[in-house]
Amino acid sequence: MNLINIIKKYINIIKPGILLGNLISFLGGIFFAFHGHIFFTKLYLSSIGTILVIASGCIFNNIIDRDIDKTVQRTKNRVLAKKLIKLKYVYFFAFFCGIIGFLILFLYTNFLVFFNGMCGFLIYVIVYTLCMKRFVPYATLIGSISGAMPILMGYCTINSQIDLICIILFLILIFWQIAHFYSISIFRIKDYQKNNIPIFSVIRGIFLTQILIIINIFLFIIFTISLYFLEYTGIIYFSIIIFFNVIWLFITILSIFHTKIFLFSRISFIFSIIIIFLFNIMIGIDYIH
Ligand code: HEM
Ligand SMILES: CC(C)=CCC/C(C)=C/CC/C(C)=C/COP(=O)(O)OP(=O)(O)O
Repeated sequence: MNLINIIKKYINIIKPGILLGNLISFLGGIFFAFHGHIFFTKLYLSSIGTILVIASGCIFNNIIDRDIDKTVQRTKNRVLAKKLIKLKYVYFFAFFCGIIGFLILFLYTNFLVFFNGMCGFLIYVIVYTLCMKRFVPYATLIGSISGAMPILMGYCTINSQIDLICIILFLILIFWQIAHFYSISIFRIKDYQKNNIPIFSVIRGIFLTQILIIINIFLFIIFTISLYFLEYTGIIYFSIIIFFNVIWLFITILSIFHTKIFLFSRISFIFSIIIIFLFNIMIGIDYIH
């Protein structure tokens, strides 16, 4: 029982929801680039390396943010905010995951996968969490660069080159994350206001944030369907993606005219998660080569 509790705490500090989302992006990138054969060991080792590197980034993020986390309603019960594990063990866990993860990527994948992983890690931990999150209103835009790396790591595991598809995938993930986080920033606005965290909705207001979400969903739609028109994906991908995208856009536009702004932004957030999972699954299934 005690051991299970300890394991639960360690799982909690690697941010399992965000880690799973990023892993699915990584796998989407792999299967999208897949040309009919892949060595199982390559798939297995690159996945393990990527999981460890992201887990390490999330643990460092938890360590750095533990002071603000304890003052924010949404995060006040986090393991490190409540000091439920000794910090020296957490540091050890973070360094262990990071060193082993990067070593695996370096030895068993290619330079681009390792390089993208390094960029994702440094941007998330140093640039976003340490230097920007609590001081700069546009920190999310920089944080999004790290969230766009796992799909590129997956793609580059198979195709070790930066090409047009990489740029499209990168932009898709950027637009998605901005819409994803700005929806959260509306229904959690009081939390951010109370803690003086300078995010867009707090500084520029809810209406402008809603407009920005709509613009980003619109750009997300353009770039996701471009994969179909450029003949990288098939009609099943196109039908599913366009169907869910239009609902997502419709709900978000509706939120401008409705009084239940918080409810609508929460629904928009839930949709963002459903859509990114569907997108990553569909590019992995219905690709054309
Ligand atoms: C590809 C990158 C991302 C993925 C895959 C992702 C995925 C997820 C998932 C699955 C959840 C729900 C589970 C959970 O709370 O852990 C979530 C929640 C959340 N995400 Fe993201 N996310 C990404 C990027 C971002 C970015 C860039 C930000 C902000 C800068 C962000 C902020 C949040 C917040 C604050 C929550 C908690 C929402 C709440 O209040 O309940 N995420 N994300
Ligand atoms: C290769 C590599 C390491 C990639 C990083 C992938 C990753 C973890 C992306 C998430 C990006 C992000 C800014 C999330 C918000 O975190 P937050 O810490 O602001 O969320 P919180 O407020 O819930 O703590």
